[in-house]
Amino acid sequence: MFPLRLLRTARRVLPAKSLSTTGQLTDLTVDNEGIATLTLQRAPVNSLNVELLQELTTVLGQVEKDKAKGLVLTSASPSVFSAGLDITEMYNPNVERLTALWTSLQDLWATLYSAPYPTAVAINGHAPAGGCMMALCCEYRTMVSGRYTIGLNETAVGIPVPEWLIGTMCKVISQREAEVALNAGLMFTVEEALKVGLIDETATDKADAIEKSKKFIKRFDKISPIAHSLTKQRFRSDVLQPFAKNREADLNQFKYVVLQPEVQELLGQIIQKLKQKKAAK
Ligand SMILES: CCCCCCCC/C=C\CC(=O)SCCNC(=O)CCNC(=O)[C@H](O)C(C)(C)COP(=O)(O)OP(=O)(O)OC[C@H]1O[C@@H](n2cnc3c(N)ncnc32)[C@H](O)[C@@H]1OP(=O)(O)O
Repeated sequence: MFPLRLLRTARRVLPAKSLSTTGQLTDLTVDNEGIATLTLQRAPVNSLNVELLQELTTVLGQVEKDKAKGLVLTSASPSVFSAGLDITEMYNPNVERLTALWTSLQDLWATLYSAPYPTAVAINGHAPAGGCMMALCCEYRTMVSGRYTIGLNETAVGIPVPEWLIGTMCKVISQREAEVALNAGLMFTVEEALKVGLIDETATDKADAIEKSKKFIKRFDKISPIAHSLTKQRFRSDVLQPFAKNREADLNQFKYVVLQPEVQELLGQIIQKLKQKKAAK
């Protein structure tokens, strides 16, 4: 059985200041109703390097310890929620750093996916790959309308999608839609994401997305925390349990795949393309 950290007995409503912290790469505030807002702030695109992944997991632990009513995840960037894993961490990597990257991503996924408190995400921009992964971990997703995209495009960057991430996606959209999208690394527009159920609602702007997310969290005001957290655990345990058993194999596969010369070549091309795009702006 996956550890019973989803079991949650009481909510404490703390004054905003008592929980607020600003790390280097994230910002955590708690409003006067006890709802925590965690903002990614690693400019320019919140790409997930080892330090950001670890800071996020630490802050989520703090939110749990301090018994916040729930969590809203968002980003400080005006147009990107998160660009996913930091590609430069995977290109010509130091193997120890690559190991830290993957184990930190595993830790973040497991912590956010099994969070005992209600979770919502205000997606205020692009959310490819690891950005989409964080959104999928939450119980409610709203995305700001605009020319943004969201999806698991891992195959497009040369990396196969792990089973636990396929499982996470299949809990949100149909297996058929997930298979078609993940095999080809397809990204969804905001409208397409709404149509397939990848997001629950659209929002007019970030403030609207945060308001809608908080409204979702407040739905649990009259629900027992134990009833909520145990029911959530039961829905998610078929993805969490095999993951817990296969972490080591998952890490070894990731390292094996990323270190393949053709994957390294593809990652190098993507980095070049991103640089050229920037230069052309
Ligand atoms: C068993 C095997 C297991 C394998 C498991 C895999 C599953 C794991 C889960 C996740 C994997 C990943 O997350 S892979 C990462 C995939 N991410 C992407 O493909 C996104 C690439 N980026 C973009 O498409 C765009 O940047 C954007 C749409 C996110 C934003 O566009 P915008 O125009 O606003 O910004 P720029 O493109 O000009 O970028 C600005 C700046 O940021 C740098 N950048 C962008 N993305 C990344 C990234 N992912 N990592 C590192 N750096 C990134 C870009 O190069 C620019 O840098 P400079 O300012 O220095 O030029």
